[in-house]
Amino acid sequence: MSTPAYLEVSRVERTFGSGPTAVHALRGVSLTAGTGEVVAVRGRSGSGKTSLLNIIGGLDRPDAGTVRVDGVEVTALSDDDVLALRRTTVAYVFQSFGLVPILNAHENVEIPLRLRGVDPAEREARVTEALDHVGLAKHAKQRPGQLSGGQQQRVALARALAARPGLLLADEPTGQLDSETGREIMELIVRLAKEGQMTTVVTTHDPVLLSLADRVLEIADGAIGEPAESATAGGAH
Ligand SMILES: Nc1ncnc2c1ncn2[C@@H]1O[C@H](COP(=O)(O)OP(=O)(O)OP(=O)(O)O)[C@@H](O)[C@H]1O
Repeated sequence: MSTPAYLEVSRVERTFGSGPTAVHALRGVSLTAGTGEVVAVRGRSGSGKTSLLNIIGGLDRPDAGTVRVDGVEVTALSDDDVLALRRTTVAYVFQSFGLVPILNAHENVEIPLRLRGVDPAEREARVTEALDHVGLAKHAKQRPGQLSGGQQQRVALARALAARPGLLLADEPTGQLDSETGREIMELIVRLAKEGQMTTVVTTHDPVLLSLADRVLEIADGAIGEPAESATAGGAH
C-alpha cells in the first residue's frame, strides 16, 4: 500500500448563504501535497483560494468532503482538537503579514511558542534560529513599523517556522510586495519548505512565483484543475 500524502483534500464543498443568493465557493475540490512539496494555487479573485486555505487550515469547516493532514482527518476533529492542530502542525502567512505592531520582531516570532508553553530557553533558541534563517538576525529588536514590507514578511515567515509546522499555508504572501521582493520571499518560502520538509500551499497570481513552485493548480469557480502549462512549471528551483 502506498504512503498517503502529507495533505489530502478530498471533494471539499463550501457554500456561503442559501437560496438564490448562495455562493458555491468550493465545488468538490480535491488535491494532495507530499511532504516538503510546494503546491501553488492560482485563480482569479473570488475563485475560492482563501476559502480553500481556510478549510485546509481548520479555520473554517466544509459542508462536505474531507481534509487529512499527516493522516489526521481535520474535518472530523472537535473545535478544541482543531485548535490544538493549528498550534502544533499548521502555520499561516498572509498578504498583510499579520504582525503585532507594538511587539518587536523577536517578540512577534515568540508568540506561537508562548501559546504552546515552550520553555524560555528553548523559545530563545528557536526564535534566534528562525530569525537567522530568514536573514533578520540583526533586526530582532525592531518593530514592524521600522521594517520594510519584505522584512515584515520575513518576520511572519520566521514566526511560522519557529513553530516547526508540517504544513505552511501562504495566502498571497507577496501581494503587498514589489516584484523583486516578492520573488525573494517566494524563493525563501521554497528554500524553507525544502530544508524543513514543510508541505506548503501558496496562493498567488504572479507567473514568476508560480514557476518556483513544484506544482501549479488552477482554481476557477470553486473547482480545481491542473493547467496544461504547469507540467513544465515544477522543478525550476
Ligand atoms: N464568509 C463569506 N460569506 C459569504 N461569501 C463568501 C465568504 N467568504 C467567501 N465568500 C465568497 O466565496 C467566493 C470565493 O471567495 P474567496 O475569498 O475564497 O476567493 P479568492 O480566490 O481567495 O479571492 P481573492 O483572490 O480576491 O482573495 C467569493 O464569491 C466570495 O465572495
